[in-house]
Amino acid sequence: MGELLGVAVLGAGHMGADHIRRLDRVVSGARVAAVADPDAGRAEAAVAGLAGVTVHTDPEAALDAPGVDAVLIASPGPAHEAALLGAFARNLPVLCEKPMVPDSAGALRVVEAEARLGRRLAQIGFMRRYDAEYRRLKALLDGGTLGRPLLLHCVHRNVSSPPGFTSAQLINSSVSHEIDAARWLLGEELTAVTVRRPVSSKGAPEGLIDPQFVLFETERGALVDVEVFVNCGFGYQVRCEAVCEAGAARIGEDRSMLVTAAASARREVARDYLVRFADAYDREVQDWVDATRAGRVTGPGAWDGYAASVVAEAGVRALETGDRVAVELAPRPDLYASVSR
Ligand SMILES: NC(=O)C1=CN([C@@H]2O[C@H](COP(=O)(O)OP(=O)(O)OC[C@H]3O[C@@H](n4cnc5c(N)ncnc54)[C@H](O)[C@@H]3O)[C@@H](O)[C@H]2O)C=CC1
Ligand SMILES: O=C1[C@@H](O)[C@H](O)[C@@H](O)[C@H](O)[C@H]1O
Repeated sequence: MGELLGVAVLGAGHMGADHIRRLDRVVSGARVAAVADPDAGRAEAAVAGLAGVTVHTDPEAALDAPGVDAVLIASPGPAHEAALLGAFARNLPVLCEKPMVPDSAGALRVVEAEARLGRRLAQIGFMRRYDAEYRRLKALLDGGTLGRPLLLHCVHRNVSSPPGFTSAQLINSSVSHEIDAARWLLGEELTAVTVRRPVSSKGAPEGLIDPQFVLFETERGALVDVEVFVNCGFGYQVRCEAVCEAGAARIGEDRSMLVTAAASARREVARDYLVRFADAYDREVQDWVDATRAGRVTGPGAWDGYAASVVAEAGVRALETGDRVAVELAPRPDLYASVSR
């Protein structure tokens, strides 16, 4: 490794371009060494003005490029398995955007490959663990003053969904964040899932089941409900209320500015995740760079990514069948804690 951690970024779309900007201008200790995107024009545009970056259309070529010490995967979910296995084969530490691998069989292959290496290389991009409000809630719950958590009520609203977004993606892309946040906040696995379909919004694309109401059960018998509504049209809203035996705590409502004018007050609402979670992404990538330079992996890992994929897959089955679907996890390799903290 040179003075700076050289990062290959795979995928130069919304998240990839934002992470390239972050690596270049926000975090310390790293530089973009290579970028890969099958759309060469997009890759070129994302690194315009940056010195010492090689541009590729083949992700494998980016992994082999000069000066690459680590990988940030921001390609679409179905491309993640090949990218993770390619990084493992080269012993490169990775930060991989969620979902780690959308299908659970592929996610398990990643866990098994890392377990064979005998050391953790992958961190998964569940950035809510780095959000200041989520961290305060986690510290409060861990502190125990509110007693045992009984319920989590969650809201996840997007203004609109990207073109081609499917009813399954409401669960395996959007709710994947609540799946990880619930496991992390409660420190236990989710064991079963039921999905109900309210009447779909007229604002949703034809055929998309939006909103959805998802109910998870946990090992210790808590319940986690999630309203997911990805074409709400009015703002990006992520909320979570923990109801415990001796009190309740809610996050997600005080991030915005209150503007008072003309004898009325209005609160501004973020338009998307890049605004709402900007600080969390910054902290996530800085922590990853610092840990990687120190030869460690500290954030959510491959087991967390795998568990989220299994739960999401059960959720998609629950959506399709209307049944309550149990979550079946494979035996956990010794390399991993049950839920990484
Ligand atoms: N943590 C978060 O809050 C968010 C995470 N994401 C995740 O980030 C990833 C990327 O999402 P977006 O940037 O929104 O998608 P996007 O569609 O804007 O960009 C994906 C880019 O990857 C490129 N690509 C396709 N196959 C590739 C391959 N094999 N290797 C390298 N590049 C490839 C595409 O040409 C495109 O430029 C997804 O896993 C998504 O779930 C997305 C939005 C927010
Ligand atoms: O990860 C994300 C997107 O992929 C997903 O589509 C959105 O619903 C989430 O809010 C965002 O954080």
